[in-house]
Amino acid sequence: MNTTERVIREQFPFWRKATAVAAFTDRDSTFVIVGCGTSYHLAQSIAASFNLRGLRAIAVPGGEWSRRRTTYLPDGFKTHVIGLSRSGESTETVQALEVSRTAGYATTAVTCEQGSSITKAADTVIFTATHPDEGIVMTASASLMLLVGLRLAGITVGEPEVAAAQAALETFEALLPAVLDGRSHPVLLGAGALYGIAAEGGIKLQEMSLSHVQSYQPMEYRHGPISLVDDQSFAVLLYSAETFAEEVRISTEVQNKGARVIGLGGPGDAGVEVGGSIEARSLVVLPMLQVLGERAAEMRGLDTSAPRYLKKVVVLDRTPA
Ligand SMILES: O=P(O)(O)OC[C@H]1O[C@](O)(CO)[C@@H](O)[C@@H]1O
Repeated sequence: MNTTERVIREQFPFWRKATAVAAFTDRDSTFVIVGCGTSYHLAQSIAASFNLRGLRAIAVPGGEWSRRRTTYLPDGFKTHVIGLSRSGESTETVQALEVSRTAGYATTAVTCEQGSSITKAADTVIFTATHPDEGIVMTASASLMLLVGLRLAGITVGEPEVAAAQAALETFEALLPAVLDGRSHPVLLGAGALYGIAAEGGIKLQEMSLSHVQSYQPMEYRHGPISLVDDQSFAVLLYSAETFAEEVRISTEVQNKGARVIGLGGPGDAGVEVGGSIEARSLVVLPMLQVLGERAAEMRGLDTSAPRYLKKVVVLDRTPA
């Protein structure tokens, strides 16, 4: 087992120790949640959870908010910007908090690096300790920042969710070889708060296994992207509670076109029961998608501890051109 996989497996004790934060209650503010790459995908899922809990929120990539924020939200609204960054150093996320502060907005940083640049641009810092051996591919830290984000939304995450994630991971791993079976085209489908997680599963597969991946909301997938499905495809369907029956039909539809389906929280060629609360499902399913990246990389003979063209911290040259 390489270090990437070991960190994925050893993340659960860190969940147990994750920072206890009070939920936001300010219903007058618009929360803008920013991040880059993985951290942006977490922001998408967290923003959805905020909205479900009655807190108005949008997710914006750090590079977009820092450069054209009024394209996403006009000036004049009470705004609170939350930056997610494992390293606290991704240039665009740091810039996003800096421009927010200049605009007079409240700023909060969620990070795994104390004293990092993002913390200097934030009024409030939420630090959560991660696995010390985590490498370039972000796994344990992603789960931990998501966990903190769910708590900020007011969602309880505790031992039932830790146990559920561990149990689901075990089942998933046992079922995976038969479904994967040399297939090279991953499709990740998730609705609502699970869309950001489907996108995060997608980026994991890209970084780790250099696969061309499709990540969509299940209904949206039927409007064009489904054209690519064939007998090389495997779809990971993150079932949601409110549109379950529709998603079962989509599962059958892609199976009929040659894909194998792994259903997380519902049926498929392999179905995995997902325990814990419905509101915390985004977190419970995440380790499975991380392990999926590892297995897909193995299938292609790739070493996930040295992913192509990636660095742990992606920074921009900030000297004026
Ligand atoms: O959370 P951070 O430290 O800002 O980093 C985000 C980075 O992590 C990655 O997910 C790499 O693992 C990239 O997508 C992105 O550059």
